[in-house]
Amino acid sequence: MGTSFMPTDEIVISLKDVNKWYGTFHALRDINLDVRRGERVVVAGPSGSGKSTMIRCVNRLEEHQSGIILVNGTEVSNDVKAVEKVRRDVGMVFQQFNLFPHLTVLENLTLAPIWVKHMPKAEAADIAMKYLERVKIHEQAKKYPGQLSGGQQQRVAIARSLCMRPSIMLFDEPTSALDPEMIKEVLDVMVELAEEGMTMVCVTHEMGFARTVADKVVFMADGQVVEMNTPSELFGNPKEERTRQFLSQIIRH
Ligand SMILES: Nc1ncnc2c1ncn2[C@@H]1O[C@H](COP(=O)(O)OP(=O)(O)OP(=O)(O)O)[C@@H](O)[C@H]1O
Repeated sequence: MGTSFMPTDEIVISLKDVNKWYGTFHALRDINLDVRRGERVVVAGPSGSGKSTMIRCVNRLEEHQSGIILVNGTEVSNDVKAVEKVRRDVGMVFQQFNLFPHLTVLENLTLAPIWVKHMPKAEAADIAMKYLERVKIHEQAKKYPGQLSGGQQQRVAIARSLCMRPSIMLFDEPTSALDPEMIKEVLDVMVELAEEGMTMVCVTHEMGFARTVADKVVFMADGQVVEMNTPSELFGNPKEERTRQFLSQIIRH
């Protein structure tokens, strides 16, 4: 168990027998996964194993072809209203920060609350400043993304997601594009979120983060969930040969 916060029994993300194909390529094979409220899940596995595809299916950035995905009880489907609801509940942070370069940091944060949630400008700015303070970047509010370091930009991207008050956060390799010295500042923000009880699903190669923060590590290979367990069990006592191979490779390098 990672931090002191205990996840509840309520299942907020559920994948049942989920399959996805890119054309004829079978990218996800019968994925089954439940995430409880407050749970911190790390998804690990070799390149091309389907980790990004799986979490992108959760908020319908990718479409699955069979099986069921439920987010806070809403089925992720072609229904536009359902997808809108899921995207309100789920924040996402990407490897590339995807900030708007022509908007200031503050404007990047207030854009969606004003235009999607119809929040008054002043209120959106207040909330934005609160989250910028939380990620320790409030002094940069008037700058443009290009004037910030990668680590700072990623913290802005996290704050931007939080401004929409999501109940679940998905992270897709949030530190992979960062220089080593900036990785910690982003992981620190994620650890704080975890300590506050945010439900999180993180695709990451940061096994130290997985060890200290995750309640559950999901190991994927070839589009399948090979094994899932607590970090201490999965890293210390892997049951599957495929997991052992992967762990020996990442430990060697
Ligand atoms: N849009 C796409 N069209 C066709 N194939 C795709 C597409 N996106 C991903 N794939 C393929 O699906 C497989 C899974 O990709 P995915 O990005 O989910 O893997 P991953 O485990 O996140 O890898 P990485 O750690 O390298 O990011 C890969 O073989 C990839 O080439």
